[in-house]
This record gives sequence, structure tokens and C-alpha cells, in this order.
Amino acid sequence: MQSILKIENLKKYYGTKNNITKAIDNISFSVNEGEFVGIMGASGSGKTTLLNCISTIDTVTAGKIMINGNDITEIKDRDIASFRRNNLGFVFQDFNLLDTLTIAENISLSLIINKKNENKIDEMVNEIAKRLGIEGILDKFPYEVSGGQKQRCACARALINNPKLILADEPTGALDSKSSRMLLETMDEINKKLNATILMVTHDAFSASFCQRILFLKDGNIFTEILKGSKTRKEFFNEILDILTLLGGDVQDVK
Ligand SMILES: Nc1ncnc2c1ncn2[C@@H]1O[C@H](COP(=O)(O)OP(=O)(O)OP(=O)(O)O)[C@@H](O)[C@H]1O
Repeated sequence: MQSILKIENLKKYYGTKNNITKAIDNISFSVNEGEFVGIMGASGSGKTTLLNCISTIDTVTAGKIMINGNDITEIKDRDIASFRRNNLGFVFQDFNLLDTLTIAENISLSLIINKKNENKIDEMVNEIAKRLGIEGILDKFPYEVSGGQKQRCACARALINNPKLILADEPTGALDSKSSRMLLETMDEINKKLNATILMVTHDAFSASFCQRILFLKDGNIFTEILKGSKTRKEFFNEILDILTLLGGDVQDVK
């Protein structure tokens, strides 16, 4: 299977020689096309730093991050934004929908920035909206639609440019349990039906139980990795809780 993301000996240090924080000590792993992978770990274990490095938001101290065969640590500053727009999709905690734009405009923002042809944009928006069941609300504004529809809009926006990799940072962090479940089911759907490759950082064992594989970080290293395999989601959830207990620290963070 083709690896979409390949991380080799990644290091990210903060501070100076005498006062150094090894946010990422030495991490290597791959994510294959069509995988839904979770990143878990106690507070301060390096999850956000890892995601920021993969998102090209942060620079690395050492190591390689290959996305679809390109080492993003070597991309020139002026090319970073377009690489991000063309290869990555993001699902944020608060969805970041702009209230002054319609749902259709929110979904197509990156295409508008990329100066794609207007008819082509309409076609792409209609197609993704249909797949996510929100074709009826495209002309509405975010404040006129339900929370679940907003989530679907956020997923449609993350998917519109057919990104190689979708990055989600605590996407359910601000949601109640019903909305969390709906978002996770949508993510599961885009993973299974549209073969989207997803990497999701989460504190939450319930959210993580939707993944096929979970990497647990501890002090900037990979502590362990577990696979869902043929386990039920409930069995996988219990296994996740066991590992969080083993990891110690902040099991209370599991919402
Ligand atoms: N800009 C920064 N400058 C200095 N140290 C930093 C910086 N960002 C993160 N760190 C440190 O790097 C380590 C990893 O932080 P990171 O935010 O990646 O952890 P996390 O697992 O995402 O935590 P949380 O779950 O609380 O968000 C921590 O010790 C943190 O204090």
C-alpha cells in the first residue's frame, strides 16, 4: 500500500542549549493511503507539535516529513502555502467557518484562493456537498444551519481539493457527545467511502476508538501503537483506556 505520510527520525526542540525542551525527541512512522490514524498521549507529550510540523506550520529541528513523496522540510517558504492548499485538508476544533460567507463559499474558499475556474468550483462544491448530504443548504449562512450541518460543511471544506492527507486537531474538543459522535461518523464515512487518509490528534478515547490505528506519544517518543483490527469499537475503546492508564499522567483528560 502507498504511504501518504512518512516521518523519519523527526526531532523538534524548543529553547536554547542550557534549557532545552525535546517536544519531539525522535519519531518515525508512516500512514498509508486510506488509513484513519489517531495520535494520543498525555498533555505535553508532543501531539500538537507533531501535527504543527506535519501541517508545515512549524519548522523541524531534524528529520524528514514526506507527504506524497515530497519532503516538506525542504519546501521553500514561498511554496509552503500552495503546497498546503494542494495537499492538506484541515478539520479544526471550532470549524473556523466564516459567518459572512455562505456554506458553498466556505467550502470553496481554498479553490477561490487558488483562482480555479468558477464553473469548475460550482461543480466540485456540488459534488462534495451531495456526498455529504448538504446540497440543500449551500446558499445558507453558517448561523442558519444546524451544528451537524456545520460539521459536514467543515468536512466538505477539508475534502474539496481532494487532499492527500486530512489533519484533525481535537476536532471534537468543543462538541457535546451527540455532535462528537456525528462528526466522528462523518469522518469515518469520508475515510471508508471516499478513501480519505486522516491523521487525528485527540485526548478522547471515544473519538480515538473510530480510528484504525493509534499511536501513543510519551515525552516526544512513540510509546506504543495499537490496531483496531477485527475488534469492535467498544473493545478497542477499552484497550485505549488500558493504555492511557498504563501511560499514567492525565487519564482524567479522557472526556
Ligand atoms: N513554542 C514553544 N516553546 C517552548 N516549548 C514548547 C512550545 N510549544 C510546545 N512546547 C513544549 O513542548 C512539549 C510538547 O508540547 P505539545 O503542545 O506538543 O504537547 P501536547 O501533547 O499537544 O499537549 P496538550 O495535550 O496539552 O495540547 C511541552 O513540554 C511544551 O511545553
